[in-house]
Amino acid sequence: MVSRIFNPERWRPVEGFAFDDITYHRALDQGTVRIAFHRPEVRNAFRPRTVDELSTALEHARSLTDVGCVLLTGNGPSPKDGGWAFCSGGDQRIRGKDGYEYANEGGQRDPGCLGRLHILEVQRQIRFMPKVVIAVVPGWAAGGGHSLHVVCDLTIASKEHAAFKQTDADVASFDSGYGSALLARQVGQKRAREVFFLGKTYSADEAFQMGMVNAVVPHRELEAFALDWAKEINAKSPTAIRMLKFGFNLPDDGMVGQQIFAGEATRLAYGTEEAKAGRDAFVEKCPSDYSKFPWHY
Ligand SMILES: CC(C)(COP(=O)(O)OP(=O)(O)OC[C@H]1O[C@@H](n2cnc3c(N)ncnc32)[C@H](O)[C@@H]1OP(=O)(O)O)[C@@H](O)C(=O)NCCC(=O)NCCSC(=O)CCC(=O)c1ccccc1C(=O)O
Repeated sequence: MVSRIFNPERWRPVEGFAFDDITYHRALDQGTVRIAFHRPEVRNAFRPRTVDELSTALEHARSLTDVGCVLLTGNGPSPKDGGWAFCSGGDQRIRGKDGYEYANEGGQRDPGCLGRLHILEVQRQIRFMPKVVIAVVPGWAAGGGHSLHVVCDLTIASKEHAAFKQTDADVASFDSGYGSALLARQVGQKRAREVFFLGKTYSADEAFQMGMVNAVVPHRELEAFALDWAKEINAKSPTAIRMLKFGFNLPDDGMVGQQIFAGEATRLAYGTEEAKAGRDAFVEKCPSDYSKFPWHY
């Protein structure tokens, strides 16, 4: 079983991958993929291998030109106690002095190589992905798992089981990047500081009221609802969605945000006659002549 609320009639596995810690599916009727944490017995905590697999699947999804939406979720329930989770962050059992260790995976550790914190690279993959990433939260979003939902474009939460808790300060970790600063953009400075400084648990309804969840849905309908939203998004203009996402990101991403937005603008400009004239003049070794192109206003 993938997950109790996963409908196998709507998905097929994406071929070519042998993942242990995640599952990766493609919807049968639309351009949407589903990537799910698959460690329900530890509330879908991630270890380095989990992050490697997540990163591989996200890169693959990024390069699928007929896919507009990525659903990021957690499989469940736990076979041990029936609990549900989106993700509970880094696996604390294998945290070392300088990051998360590739424990029990064989081989020698390169002494020059630090432990891994590459979930932050995954955050950037989600942030810079030119498509919409939806966090589909069937249970706990805690610690680094909370940060992942924050960095996703949208969050849909199970009414009965979703719970949001930022435990970073309890375990002496701190996401002082997107996990906190972007959260403050979403819910306001005072609420974001409360989330991190007190580490309280918030229900799906409370998270919705705060502005960090877009929709609260009955648990058994969660994935179907997410697919409905994805289908609506997939019917829109891919260019418009891409430019909107990068435009939303821009003010908070500094010069990298500007670079990404401007890069896409450059790509669009390359399609104009004006750009073609400039390129052709160089290739044909003649002076460029832009006289027929207006100074638009
Ligand atoms: C999520 C809980 C609140 C759920 O509580 P509950 O339902 O009562 O379940 P439990 O009985 O506690 O858990 C069941 C079972 O799962 C194990 N488990 C749960 N979470 C983890 C985990 N993170 N690591 C390892 N194991 C976990 C738990 O031990 C139980 O196992 P048994 O063998 O059955 O006893 C609650 O579980 C909880 O609070 N979990 C810990 C949440 C947490 O503190 N996560 C780590 C936060 S720090 C982090 O994620 C750093 C990584 C990171 O992303 C990062 C790195 C660098 C900069 C920034 C960041 C960033 O935060 O983004």
